[in-house]
Amino acid sequence: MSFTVLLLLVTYQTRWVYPDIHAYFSQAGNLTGQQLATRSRDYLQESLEILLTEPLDAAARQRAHFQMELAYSLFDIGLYRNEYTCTRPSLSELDRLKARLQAGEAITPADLREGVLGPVRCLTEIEMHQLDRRSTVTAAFVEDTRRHQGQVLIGSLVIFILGLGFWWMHERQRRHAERATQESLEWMARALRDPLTGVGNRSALHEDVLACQGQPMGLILIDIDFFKQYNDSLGHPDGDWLLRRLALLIDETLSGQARLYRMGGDEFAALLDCDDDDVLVDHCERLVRRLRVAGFQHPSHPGATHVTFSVGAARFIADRAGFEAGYTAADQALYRVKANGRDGWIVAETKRMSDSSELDLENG
Ligand SMILES: Nc1nc2c(ncn2[C@@H]2O[C@H](COP(=O)(O)OP(=O)(O)OP(=O)(O)O)[C@@H](O)[C@H]2O)c(=O)[nH]1
Repeated sequence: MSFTVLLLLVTYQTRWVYPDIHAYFSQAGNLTGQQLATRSRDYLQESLEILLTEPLDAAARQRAHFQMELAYSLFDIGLYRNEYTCTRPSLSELDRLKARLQAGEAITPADLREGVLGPVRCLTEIEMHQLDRRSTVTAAFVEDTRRHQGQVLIGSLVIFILGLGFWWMHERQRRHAERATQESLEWMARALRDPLTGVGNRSALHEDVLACQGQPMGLILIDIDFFKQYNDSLGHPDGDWLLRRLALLIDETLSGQARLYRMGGDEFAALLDCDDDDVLVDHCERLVRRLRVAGFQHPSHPGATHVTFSVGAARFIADRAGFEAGYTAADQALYRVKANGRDGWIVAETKRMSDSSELDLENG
């Protein structure tokens, strides 16, 4: 839009202003203005000087006649004849005086008055009028130029304001879009987080698995034992606190090698790149042991004084079917740990397992 206005302004300037400038300068440099009259008058004055100051011999007559011829030829133009009524009689007077000079007749003061001063007066009138006309053209030109300058200034101002307006609208739009993008990103991030513990939720787990398409992965499911009893004896706020502490403990134990999710209730899941069962075994073992070392008190645990985990794990290939199979295998492993008395782990594929009694023994 700004460019269109600018283009119109330039077109206006070249189409309408340029001819004005052209007209002015062509008028100023026009020989048919006042300049021919001035020169003609000069020649007439020179001839008058010859006639008045020199003895009027044949040579002086000849020179005076020559000056008059020159004056005549510059005086005798259409513009002067058509526009100034004094031109034709003056030319006739000049003609008459030239003839008398050529014929060698005596030149009287009356002849000079009629034949030279009359035309000089006429030429002066023409000069004055032409100069006036030139002043008028100049004044009009100056006025036009001032008007055009004003228009250009206003046009530039309009373009500037329009540009400013467009920039402001564009900036507002950009900020709006940026804010909307930011909000939707935040919303998406929130939709993938568990608000209580801050770790990912079940949807995040699904997304992360699909993002690793075709890779060998490991899934560890971790379920708190007798959490209902924990809540019942200490209250839900303490239960929430325990969930947050356990999320931290699991994360620290896996030391950045796995991503952690809360599947809901008291169950967590850890996802890691893994093509070796031994890695899973190592992680499961460390999780159960670390929780024992932490020794969170569980006043209503039927088999221990502290909080315990049941852990099931399996390896799978990261695609939709592979994940379903891996999840089912890990869940079944977890169920078996529960059935075996809890506080232990099983890695599904290898069927390796540590039952609670063995771990208890290891811990003394
Ligand atoms: N404090 C708290 N409790 C929760 C939350 N979500 C689920 N629970 C409780 O977790 C408990 C899970 O109970 P169960 O599924 O029976 O599991 P459990 O008591 O650990 O029993 P086992 O898994 O068989 O050892 C229920 O009492 C739920 O109310 C939560 O966000 N905060």
